[in-house]
Amino acid sequence: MSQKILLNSKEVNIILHRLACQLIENHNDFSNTALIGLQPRGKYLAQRLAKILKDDYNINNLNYGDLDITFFRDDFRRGDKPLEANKTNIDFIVEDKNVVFVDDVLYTGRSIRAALTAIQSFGRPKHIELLTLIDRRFSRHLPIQPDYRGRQVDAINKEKVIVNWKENEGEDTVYLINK
Ligand SMILES: O=P(O)(O)OC[C@H]1O[C@H](OP(=O)(O)OP(=O)(O)O)[C@H](O)[C@@H]1O
Ligand SMILES: O=c1cc[nH]c(=O)[nH]1
Repeated sequence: MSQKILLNSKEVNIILHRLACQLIENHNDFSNTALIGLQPRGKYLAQRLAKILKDDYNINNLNYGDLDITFFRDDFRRGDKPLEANKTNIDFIVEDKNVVFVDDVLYTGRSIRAALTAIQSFGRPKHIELLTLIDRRFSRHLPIQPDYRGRQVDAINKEKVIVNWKENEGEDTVYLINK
């Protein structure tokens, strides 16, 4: 297996601040916005963005949630081993909110398709956007594109993008590995 670094921690930090600013441009004071991290890996990115918005831009009243999509996946019954679900934590009204889904990698788009179904249990958002740190180009199975992207990456099918976060893996780094 070979691996190469696509983004180091300094580059991740710059991108996170840029994404936070792009969110502010479109969502102003976030009063009618909800930032929703997709479990499990999108949560780290969403929490980091929420922290930047709070600490650097005084956005204190952000509606923040985590959404688990396990039971809404189209491959839910296909795997050999049982899937492990994570927690959904949405303690605000989603009805009529401007929702921003946050995930670390966008590849086929199937996770986001599942998230679009999962969120319906919480109401009818006014509008849903997608923010992703890594957008793997030319690999979509569905007509789903990000509204905010950190970095676009070209990778072939046998390669995988791995996003590590300092809260979980000790450092912010994005790798491309050749399986
Ligand atoms: O666009 P897609 O093809 O759906 O791929 C994107 C998803 O892939 C990764 O999760 P993965 O399914 O590898 O597993 P994990 O969520 O358990 O980390 C990543 O965190 C995204 O959620
Ligand atoms: O490269 C990829 C593809 C899907 N999910 C990931 O986390 N990385």
